[in-house]
Amino acid sequence: MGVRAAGAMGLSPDAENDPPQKQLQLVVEVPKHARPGVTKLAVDVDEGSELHVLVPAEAVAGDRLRLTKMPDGPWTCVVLRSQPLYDVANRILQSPGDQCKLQLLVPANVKPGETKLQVTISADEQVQLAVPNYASPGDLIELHRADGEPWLAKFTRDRYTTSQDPQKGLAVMAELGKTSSEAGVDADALVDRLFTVAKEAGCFVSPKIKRGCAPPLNIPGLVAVEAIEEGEELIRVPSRFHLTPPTVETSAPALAAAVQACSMPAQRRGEALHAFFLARLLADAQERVVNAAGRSVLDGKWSATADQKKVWEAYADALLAEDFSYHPFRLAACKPEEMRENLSPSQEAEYFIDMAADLMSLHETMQRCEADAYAEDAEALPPLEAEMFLRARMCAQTRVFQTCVDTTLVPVADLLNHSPTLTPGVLWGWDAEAQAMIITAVRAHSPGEELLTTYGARSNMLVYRTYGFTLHPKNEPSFTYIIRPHLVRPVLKIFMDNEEARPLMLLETSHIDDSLCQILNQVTKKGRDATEFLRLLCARSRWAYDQDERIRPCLRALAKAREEQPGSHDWWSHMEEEHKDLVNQDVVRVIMSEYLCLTAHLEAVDYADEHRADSECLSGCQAWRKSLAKALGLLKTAGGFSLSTAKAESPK
Ligand SMILES: C[S@@+](CC[C@H](N)C(=O)[O-])C[C@H]1O[C@@H](n2cnc3c(N)ncnc32)[C@H](O)[C@@H]1O
Repeated sequence: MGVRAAGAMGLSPDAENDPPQKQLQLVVEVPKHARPGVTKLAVDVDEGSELHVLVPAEAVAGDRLRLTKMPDGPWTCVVLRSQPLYDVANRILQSPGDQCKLQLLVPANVKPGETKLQVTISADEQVQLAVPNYASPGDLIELHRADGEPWLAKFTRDRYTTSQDPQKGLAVMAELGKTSSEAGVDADALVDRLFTVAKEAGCFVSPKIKRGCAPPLNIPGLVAVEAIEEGEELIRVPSRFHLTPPTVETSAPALAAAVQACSMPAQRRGEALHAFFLARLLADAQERVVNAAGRSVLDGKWSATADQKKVWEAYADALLAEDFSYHPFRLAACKPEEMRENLSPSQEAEYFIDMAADLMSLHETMQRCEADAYAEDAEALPPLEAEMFLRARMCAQTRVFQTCVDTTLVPVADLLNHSPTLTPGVLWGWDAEAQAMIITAVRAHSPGEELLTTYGARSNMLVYRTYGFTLHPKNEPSFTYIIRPHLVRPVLKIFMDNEEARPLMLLETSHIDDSLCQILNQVTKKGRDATEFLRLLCARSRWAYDQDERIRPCLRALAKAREEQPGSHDWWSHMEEEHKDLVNQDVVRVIMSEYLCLTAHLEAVDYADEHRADSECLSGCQAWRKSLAKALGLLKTAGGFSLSTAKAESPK
């Protein structure tokens, strides 16, 4: 079907001035919806006569076609480009043995609907391709030709499907904490009791602290009730009261043996055993606190010293109050679609939904392990509700420390909140000699002030994943993005072998993660350009964010901040008045953390290629950028790098 383009057509100045008998020349613009290689334009060339011009395959909307006719000669057509050609000669993968099939990727910096690619097939053959407006960076392009025919291009949009929602988890997750809240459990009183019991058992809890809320967080934590001096010890909890996978093994050896025999990765076994142990303590706590029943698993199938039993039980009682209503695992399980919509274009919702489903299946596995462990016992334990297991696992996720054991729950010490400014007033430390966890004030505190510690310098994306809160973006120490292989499938297909295992790649602006180091080395070993690979991964991943309506105000604000100061990422104070609320939303902070991580990586590869000055890159991650540039340089010159060889020299 032809498109009448008379409105866009005109006689060129040359044509107007030339004598009519000589050369006839017209210039016509390729209309917006024309399909290059398919659409025919009907062009009025003279009164009543029409020329039908096939829009050349290499043209794109906005290009102009110069149509020329010499007297007695045919019409010829030349494409006048509105965008320069983008040479993609070095990105071709020729299918072995097939001279008529080529594969390449839409490059990182193209403008779909505008950019044209020039593909060098051989020394004397080049093909030009227009990037259609539905394409995105990293899409696969297949070039194909039959004998003697011109090359045909196919742009493939890679689609993926999301995983099944955890239907079984929904109701249980929604019920978390319901029984204890309906029973009016008084969390403050239970924490006071935990302090008393812990002190009687040999822990130290300073009389200058109590559970309470204070600005700016205004959520339950630990506050000073009297003036505290710098250097004062506030809490000391000996390791015998810590709940770790090894303490659980000692306390519940039959269960630990059953878990050991179960086909689970080693890391998961410890995690599952730990959560199941706490879950049983929580189930007993619920009976005690809500139903005033005296049941205790520690008096029956499991064992503990009298002091341990008192502390662990008081600890479980105090943990009953939390309902995790804020936590993304629970939000994802209860309303997966809403979670997806809220977090889009981030893929984090899929992670949370998977985690919720995973918790449900881990609970089933653990039930089977427990049945195996105590199959010979005459007195069976009542089945452990999924609710208790989920609560226990989430307590572990949000409260564990790393002492000499990775996953350590420390009663009392885990009541400290994370400093929203990353300037802790108290710090915890593992005293290996005393085998105790010690919390000390690192500055003086006035009465009423909250004692805040640090959970580590992590990006909003990672803090949200683990704890379910975010920091104000001005206090975010670094940015994170996780590349999911299914979203960058064509890039992996071109740069790596198909059969290869496809791990997740963690991008971090505080350091180069081992997952990225490994994959960049693999790509280089295959003789491919690791810098271009990383550029394509990031451009493809960032594409969806650039197209997203909801975060557009944040991206506008970011652009404004960078106009004023190229290294700035201060999007939060450049927001238009009507969109200011976006800055306070956890999900927006997570999305922006990912966006900035991808931007920092795209800038770092340009910096490595000397296409961008350091002063034009995001500031605040300069040392990492230098390391990454060094790593990419080593891949080119030495064929590989390790995390230690990539360390940038510190500035003199
Ligand atoms: C180890 S607990 C801290 C004590 C807890 N607030 C309580 O009442 O028992 C960790 C949880 O506290 C909350 N939290 C800690 N620091 C926070 C912060 N800076 N902003 C918001 N929530 C925070 C989060 O819900 C997190 O999952």
